[in-house]
Amino acid sequence: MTGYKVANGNGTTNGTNGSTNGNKSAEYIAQENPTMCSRDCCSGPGGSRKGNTCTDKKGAKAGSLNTEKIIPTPQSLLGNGKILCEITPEELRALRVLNEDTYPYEVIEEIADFITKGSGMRPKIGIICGSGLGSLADIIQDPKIFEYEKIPNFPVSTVEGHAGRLVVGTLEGATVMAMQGRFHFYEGYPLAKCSMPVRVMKLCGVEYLFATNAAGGINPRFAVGDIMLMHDHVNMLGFAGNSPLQGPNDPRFGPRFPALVNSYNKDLINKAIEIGKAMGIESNIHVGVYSCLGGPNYETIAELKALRMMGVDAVGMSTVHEVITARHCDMKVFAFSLITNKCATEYSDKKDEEANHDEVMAVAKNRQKACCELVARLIREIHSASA
Ligand SMILES: O=P(O)(O)O[C@H]1O[C@H](CO)[C@@H](O)[C@H]1O
Ligand code: HPA
Repeated sequence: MTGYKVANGNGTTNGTNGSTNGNKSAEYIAQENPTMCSRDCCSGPGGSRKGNTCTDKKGAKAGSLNTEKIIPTPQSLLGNGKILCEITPEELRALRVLNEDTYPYEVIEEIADFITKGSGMRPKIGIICGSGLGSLADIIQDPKIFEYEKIPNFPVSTVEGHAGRLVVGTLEGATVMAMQGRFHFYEGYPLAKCSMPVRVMKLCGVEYLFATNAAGGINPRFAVGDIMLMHDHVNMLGFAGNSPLQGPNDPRFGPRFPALVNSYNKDLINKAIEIGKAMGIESNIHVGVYSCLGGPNYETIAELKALRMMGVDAVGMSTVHEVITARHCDMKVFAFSLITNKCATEYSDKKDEEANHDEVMAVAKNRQKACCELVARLIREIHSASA
């Protein structure tokens, strides 16, 4: 059988069957066919590789390409069976952006232009809907809806309860844009990609980020259905050396070393507490600390105990990297967790103490009315204060 090399972003892997596929592997090199085109001669992002010239490309185009020697990887195909040396420059650029961990300013700007021109609006408030909280976007009036799939260079939602639409319109008089579906690290997206839409929001004109999530309550005082207003976070992925701001810093977004104390706007937290009182749900509103783990598995008892010892009140798999990105570009942040389950912090055989996504979704559905009212009233206050 013919030998092959599959580039994996960290070097190459030899083999005779299967494929070793890394994040950036859109390239493959036939060892025994020097005329086969590799991506480098087609301006791929993998860096220079010896021996690949455009003569290779001509050879490939001329029909000397031996497709049996190609190991197709998800990245090597564009869904239509094309190989890289046949794709157009536009397709190649889109593919490169999708494979990149970071998005250049110009690409974010293009996405923002697509949304502001397509909607004819410059939103001031951005909302990220948590799991099962997509109804926060359903209350937007005169909505212009952008399916993620149709937004150039945008990732797609893969999680149940995250519809995958960007909704632009008005809410309580304010122009808003809402992500009905967020991106999570466990979906396979790097953190910078998970929070890239926050930068899109910024370039659309957004000044306030409202980030919502479904979370497990670790604080024993929290009940299912309660709302925890986030006043701080513990960035567990950051402890492990991962950040949405990793890589070269573009000062047009913000500084290399942003401070994160006071990330959660105190005025907005206080207003939300007042609104909670006015809604008669003050006993269901708490202020606390959220932590994001990588997921997709829920936590072990030992992990939950450790988080509690660290002062964490609620745990999820999102939001923190969005908040970091928002603060980096100087947005005001308001965030809350809907407590969809109580986390067990003692060992037990009871099955009903295990978290599960169906329960998360069901609780979010039950509490969506209160969450929508809280968000709408807070937006009304922000809007009337700025009018
Ligand atoms: O944080 P959101 O997107 O609300 O979703 C939460 O719910 C899912 C687990 O049930 C995880 O994705 C967790 O992060
Ligand atoms: N842990 C992590 N993420 C979650 C949970 C949980 O208990 N509930 C909802 N999202």
